[in-house]
Amino acid sequence: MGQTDPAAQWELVEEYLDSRVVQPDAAAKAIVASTGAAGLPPIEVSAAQGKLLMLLARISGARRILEIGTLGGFSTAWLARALPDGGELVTCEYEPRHAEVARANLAAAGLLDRVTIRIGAALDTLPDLVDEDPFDLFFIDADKVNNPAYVDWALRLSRPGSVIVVDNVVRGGSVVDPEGDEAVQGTRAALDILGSHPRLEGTALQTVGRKGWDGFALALVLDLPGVQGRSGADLSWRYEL
Ligand SMILES: C[S@@+](CC[C@H](N)C(=O)[O-])C[C@H]1O[C@@H](n2cnc3c(N)ncnc32)[C@H](O)[C@@H]1O
Repeated sequence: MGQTDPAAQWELVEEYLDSRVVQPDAAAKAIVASTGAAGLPPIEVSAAQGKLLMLLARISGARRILEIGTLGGFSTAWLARALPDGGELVTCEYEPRHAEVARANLAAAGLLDRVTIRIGAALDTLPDLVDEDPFDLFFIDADKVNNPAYVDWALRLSRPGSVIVVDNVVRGGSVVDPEGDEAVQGTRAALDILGSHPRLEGTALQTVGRKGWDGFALALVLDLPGVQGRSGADLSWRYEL
């Protein structure tokens, strides 16, 4: 082997796994390339994470997906690919320029027909979704300081059985620092909700790769004892803040 630098080894392993298992196709690679060419920062999920999101959506049978944090639409595309006919994905993005790049990328990938990009601060646009059908899967990957509010919104917009994924929860290990920056504080508060809310069963995993040491959290929305499931327009089971 002769390889001693852990970060270099993580990257080699990511390349190996991509080539053997993940196998991102030309459309996925094109989104990363055009996002970089447009000058957006290279902060999209890895191909392996993107494919994990696609598989989670398929495994859970998601028909409606909500993403917070679009960037150039890389994770959006992985998730949108998992949708069955008639499925929908709503993605929230603050930067109009990012939304424009994502729209072009999704159109080129033939996925724009099932995606709605909502431009603006997510905390301003999420309330517009309360009268829509619940979402089956949530991917939270925007400004980390607002992660606890995004988890709360996911609960409000969910149904029993919905899946919530929160990205970047390890942050190079800084998540253990109680005095960490506002992104760490937001992440810690979100993890506390995932670990303690009576309607959530959660876990969190550390990951390494080309982009270093990070991780993601995953939670399942539970039914509350004594609360009946949804029937027609009755949304009374919905979690209230
Ligand atoms: C890490 S990037 C998203 C990466 C994307 N999920 C992917 O993997 O391809 C975070 C995105 O969230 C957006 N963002 C930041 N603050 C936001 C907010 N308050 N509301 C909505 N989007 C926001 C940023 O502009 C950026 O495009």
